[in-house]
Amino acid sequence: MASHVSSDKLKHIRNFSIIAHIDHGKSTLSDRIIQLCGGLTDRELKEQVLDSMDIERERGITIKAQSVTLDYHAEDGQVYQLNFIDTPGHVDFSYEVSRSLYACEGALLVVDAAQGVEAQSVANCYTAVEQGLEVLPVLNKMDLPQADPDKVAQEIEEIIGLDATDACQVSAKSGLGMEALLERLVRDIPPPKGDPDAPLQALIVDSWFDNYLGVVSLVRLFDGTLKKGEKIRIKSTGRDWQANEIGIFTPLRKETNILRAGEVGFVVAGIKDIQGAPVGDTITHAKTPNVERLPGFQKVKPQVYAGMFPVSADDYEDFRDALEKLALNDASLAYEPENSDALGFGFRVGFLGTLHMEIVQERLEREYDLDLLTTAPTVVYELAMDNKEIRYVANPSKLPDLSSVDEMREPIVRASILVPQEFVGNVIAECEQRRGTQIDMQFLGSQIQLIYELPMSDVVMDFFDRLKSISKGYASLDYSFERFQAAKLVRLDVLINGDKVDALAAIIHRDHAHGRGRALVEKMKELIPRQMFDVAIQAAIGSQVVARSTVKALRKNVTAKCYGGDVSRKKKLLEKQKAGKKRMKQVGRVEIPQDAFLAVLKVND
Ligand SMILES: Nc1nc2c(ncn2[C@@H]2O[C@H](COP(=O)(O)OP(=O)(O)OP(=O)(O)O)[C@@H](O)[C@H]2O)c(=O)[nH]1
Repeated sequence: MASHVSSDKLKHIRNFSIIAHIDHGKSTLSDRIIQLCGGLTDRELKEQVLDSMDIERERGITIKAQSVTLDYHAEDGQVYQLNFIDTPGHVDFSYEVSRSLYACEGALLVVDAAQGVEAQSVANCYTAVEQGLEVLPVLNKMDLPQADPDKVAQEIEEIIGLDATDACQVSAKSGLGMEALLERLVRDIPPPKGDPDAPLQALIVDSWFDNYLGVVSLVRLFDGTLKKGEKIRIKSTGRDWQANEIGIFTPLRKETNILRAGEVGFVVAGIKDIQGAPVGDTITHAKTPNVERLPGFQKVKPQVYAGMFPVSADDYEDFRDALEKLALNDASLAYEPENSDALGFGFRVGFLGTLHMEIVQERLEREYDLDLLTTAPTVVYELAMDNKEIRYVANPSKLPDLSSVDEMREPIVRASILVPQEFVGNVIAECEQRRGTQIDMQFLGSQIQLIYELPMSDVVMDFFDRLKSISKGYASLDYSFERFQAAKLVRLDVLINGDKVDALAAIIHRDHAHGRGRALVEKMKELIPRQMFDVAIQAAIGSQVVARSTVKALRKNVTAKCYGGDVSRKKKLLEKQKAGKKRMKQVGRVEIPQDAFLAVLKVND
């Protein structure tokens, strides 16, 4: 049995993660490994198991770290316990990667042999190497005719610095090369070290809330042995709990009642709130309170904030309850009440990035049946006040009177972009247009690595989508916060029929204010549906109006222009109108749709 490993069998444990860029085949490869180790029947394999949340499956991205314990019967006749810890692939969730890696001795670097190396995996690979992991390069999708293993192996060597001369060549889809890969894995990834008789020292790799069990924590034991019924202590809170359930994921949850040094598994201890078992924390026994804390993970800070408001004010309470429940499972989600003149009561919610924001909004709407309106996301600005106080503002409408502000500073990121040579001109132009400063440029095989410092506000919004579109999908991006830097920033207000709408305000660079103001009112003119009266849209900086346009009044019958003939078209139009209604908010006399609140994201000057 995988779980009944005695101390001398540490050498038969392999803890590993997979590092891969989105779409390079991590989920397919993990399913294939699970299948080869007998963890799944063919029928179960049809459903990709590791991406367990619906939204993950639909969007085809991995969000929550999960783990699976497998038995591998190797060619040497031995049975190895493979603990595979899944990691998310999107840049918004890179912090989850480092904590998963910390629990492992090795990682497979999966690269699509038809695509080549992408920036995100480079960064994650460096993290793995820094943490002392053995990284095995794996070239996937070898069944594709356009697979070019030699070129990609050379890229891995040049860009990442890993020897890839005899990298495993596999097809996760067809199963080609998979046995050889597993053999390499047990041969090259070292077994964990640890003493099952030493005091318990376990790392919380992940915690999530389960409606029936309460908090479930995924743990990696570095030392000691943990048995069912024992009293455990969470180091950061100093609180003691009884370990009621202990076991592994096969991938299904399976109780084993014991975990030993070197192993990975779960603990349920009646904890009701994920703050009670924070990720990165250390668990020990209540009787050994002096065990040292393992180096924890940084607390993740939200990078972007947006206001979220229920379309119907009656839903406020439900919305608050839903946020509370979501936050139980998502320690990176921060929120506080917000009151907008235009939109009423809602919350200002902090996210890791805009993808995280979309996912949260989607879950709130789908799982909690809420209709929500989201304002344009904004980064956090630092204000040095006249009285030497430092303030942080994540809501344009809360910007204090600028006469009391000594200096406004915006967050700057260091971005690493990998792009094939033919698109490098486009990418440089895009970075320059976004006030980027080039730090470095290097030729690495057939790709070029550009390092830029860029305003975070420009990167978190639509930069990634733009990069993809100007490089035919080839450019890849990784970024991290560098510092706050003084910038000439102003607040751009939007007035609808003369009234300032707080939820539409944005903080932008002064040099861009006029152009962006003009583009914004034009975009909003397209997005605000015609009403029974003229709607004037103005953009202003302070008392100065910088742009204006008007949505002309409408005649009454929206189907009139269908000439009576085409019934299905008429129906469609009415349905569209009905669907559009759902996400509208009455601001004064004017109905403003969700899209118009996000218009500022869609304009460049
Ligand atoms: N031809 C071919 N296609 C593959 C192979 N492995 C994966 N794919 C396909 O590549 C696409 C992406 O694969 P996934 O396994 O979902 O990728 P992923 O890296 O897990 O993506 P995230 O979950 O977003 O991180 C899917 O359409 C797979 O069917 C392979 O070996 N050969």
